[in-house]
Amino acid sequence: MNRFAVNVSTIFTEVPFLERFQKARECGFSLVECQFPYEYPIERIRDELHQNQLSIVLINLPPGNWEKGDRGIAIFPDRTAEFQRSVEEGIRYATELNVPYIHCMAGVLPADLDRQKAKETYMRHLYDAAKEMANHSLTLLIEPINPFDMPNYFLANIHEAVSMIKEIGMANIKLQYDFYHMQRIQGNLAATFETYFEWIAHVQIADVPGRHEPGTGEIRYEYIFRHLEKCGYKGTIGLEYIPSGKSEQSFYWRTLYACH
Ligand SMILES: O=C(O)[C@@H](O)C(=O)CO
Ligand SMILES: [Mg+2]
Repeated sequence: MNRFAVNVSTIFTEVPFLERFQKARECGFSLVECQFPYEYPIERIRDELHQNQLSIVLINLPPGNWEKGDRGIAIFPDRTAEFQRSVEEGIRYATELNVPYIHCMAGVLPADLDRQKAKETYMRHLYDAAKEMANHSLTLLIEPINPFDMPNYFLANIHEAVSMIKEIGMANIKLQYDFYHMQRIQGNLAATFETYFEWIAHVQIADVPGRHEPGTGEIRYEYIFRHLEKCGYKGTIGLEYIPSGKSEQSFYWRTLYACH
């Protein structure tokens, strides 16, 4: 079974966004994921999905003002109304496009915001968002992101992520386990995946360094793919990488590792 989902925000960037769906199909994929679809009308994306017989498995919530440095707004006590609007917008796109997973970015912790206060706000916002999403059978994901690419990003520790999920106690909050970030944060990839397996709903991959396709760096993906099988992982695997060359030519690792 083909469980790989092309991230159309990082792959096929040679062509305009709406043309990337056709490229995914031409390269043999039936699943895609996307970071931020919000600049594009739902109808246009739905047409592309339909015409190319694709399903979209994941989107992110609107992250605030990316150009001004926002990387999510869930930790900010004074941005609750804006966060609620982002949840509504995320749910609108997800329900209209049949997307099961929504990733909620936490935000970058500013020097003048107390970490404990940010954590309480984040957990309250996650609870509210998950409650709303449960009404639409949606799952909310949180993902540790490495501090080299995103300095001071609030969530950079998987143990803390899992303990927050447990404490919030909503069954539809899960982990997005991004092997690229996890390698840069701490390594110990296979054991950590196994330890937190029951909390993981979605996986993403890229190699280190460079965040390119598997086989270009230090992560032994042949082993990782076998490990996912061994653990009984049945979810999808998002290809959230930046191709080292042309996108179409970046899928050779599938033949190499015999994973289709
Ligand atoms: O790993 C990442 O960076 C993402 O999954 C994401 O969606 C935020 O950029
Ligand atoms: Mg990721």
